[in-house]
Amino acid sequence: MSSDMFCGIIGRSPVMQQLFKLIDKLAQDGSSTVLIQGESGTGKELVAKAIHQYSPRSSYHFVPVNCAAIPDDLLESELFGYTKGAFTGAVSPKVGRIEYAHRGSLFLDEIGDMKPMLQAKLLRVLQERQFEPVGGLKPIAVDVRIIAATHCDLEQMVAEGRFREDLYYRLNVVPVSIPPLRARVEDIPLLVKHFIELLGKSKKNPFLGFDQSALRSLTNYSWRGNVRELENLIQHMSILHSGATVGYPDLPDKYRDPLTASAPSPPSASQQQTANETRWEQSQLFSPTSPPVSEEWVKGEVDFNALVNDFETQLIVHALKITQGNKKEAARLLNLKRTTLLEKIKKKELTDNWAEE
Ligand SMILES: Nc1ncnc2c1ncn2[C@@H]1O[C@H](COP(=O)(O)OP(=O)(O)OP(=O)(O)O)[C@@H](O)[C@H]1O
Repeated sequence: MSSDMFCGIIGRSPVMQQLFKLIDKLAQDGSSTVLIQGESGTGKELVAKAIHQYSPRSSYHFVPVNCAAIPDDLLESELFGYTKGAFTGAVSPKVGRIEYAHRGSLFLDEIGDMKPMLQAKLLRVLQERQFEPVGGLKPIAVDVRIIAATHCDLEQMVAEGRFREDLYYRLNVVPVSIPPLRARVEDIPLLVKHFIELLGKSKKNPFLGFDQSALRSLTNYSWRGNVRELENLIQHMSILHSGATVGYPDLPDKYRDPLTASAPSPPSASQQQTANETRWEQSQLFSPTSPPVSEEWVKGEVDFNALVNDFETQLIVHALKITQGNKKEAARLLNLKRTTLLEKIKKKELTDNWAEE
C-alpha cells in the first residue's frame, strides 16, 4: 500500500504509510479493541472511522461519543440508556449509544476524561459483553467493537491513580499512535493541496494556494493544533485571498518563519514541485552560517569542514525542534540511523531541551 490517501486520510510520510497498513489489518480483524493516541487534531476520529468503514461491521452503526463534551451526569444515560421511571423525567425508556452500536463500532473519544464510576461500568462491557441500562436489572448483551481515543498519556494517568489499570489494559489491546504534524512535515504540501481542493469545490473563484516561500515557512511551523489547525488556516486564507496565490508576506504573523524570509526565492516559479525543487527547498531551510561572498571566500580561506559541521548541527537542531526532542523521529526525518544521530548529538554536546522553540 503506497497510496497517499487511505479512506480520506492523507499521508505520504513513512509513519502514515505504516498507519494505513495497521488500519487495514485492524479493519480486517473486525473485533479487537483499539486505543488511538495522538495530540488534538491529528486525525484520531478519522482513523477510527476508517477502521470501522473497512471492517465487516461497516453496514452497522459507527457511534461516536465525546466523553469530554458530555456532562458527567448525562454520560451514563447517554452510554447505557435508561428504563422508564429510572429517574424523575424518564417518562419513556431510552436506548443508550452502546446498544445503538450493536454489531457496529462505538468510538469513545477523550476516554481519559471518563469518571471512575463509568470506567468500572465500561470495563464490564468489555469483559462480559453485556450491561444494564440505568434503572434496569436485566442485562442486555451487545456485540460492539470499542475504539477509544485520547490525547492524554493514559499510562501516566494509571500511575497517578487517575485511570483504572484494568480498563487501560482492556482498551490497549492494539495501540495506534498518530504522530504530530510537525514530526511528518513531508505530509504538509499534500494536506495543503487536499484542503484547497476540498474547499475550492463549491467556489467560483477558489483560493489558488501558497507560493514556494510561504509553503517553506509553513513546513517550519510547529503546528500545535496539527491537521485541524492547517485546515483552519486554509479556510481562513480561502476567504481572504480567493482567486490568488499567497506568498510569505501574506501569511498571518505566527506562520511566518524568519529563516524563510532570509532565504532567496527558488529558481522555478512553477507551482508543481519537482524532485529537484524539493531538494533545493530542503537546502534553503537554513541560512548558511557565513554569507557566500565574505572576506574568507575572496581570500580563499573558507573552512570547508567547519562550515559543513555547522550546517550539520543546524539540520540536527532543526529536526530535534520540530520533533520536540524525539530522537527516533528526528533520525527518521533526517534519514539517519538513530544510533548515528545519538553519536552526533553527543559529539556536538547538544543540550537536551528541545520542547520550546
Ligand atoms: N491525515 C489527514 N488527512 C486528511 N484530513 C485530516 C487528517 N488528519 C486530520 N484531518 C482532518 O483534521 C480535522 C481534525 O481531525 P480529527 O477530528 O479526526 O482529529 P482528532 O485527533 O480526533 O482531534 P481531537 O482530539 O481534537 O478530537 C478533521 O477535519 C479531519 O478531517
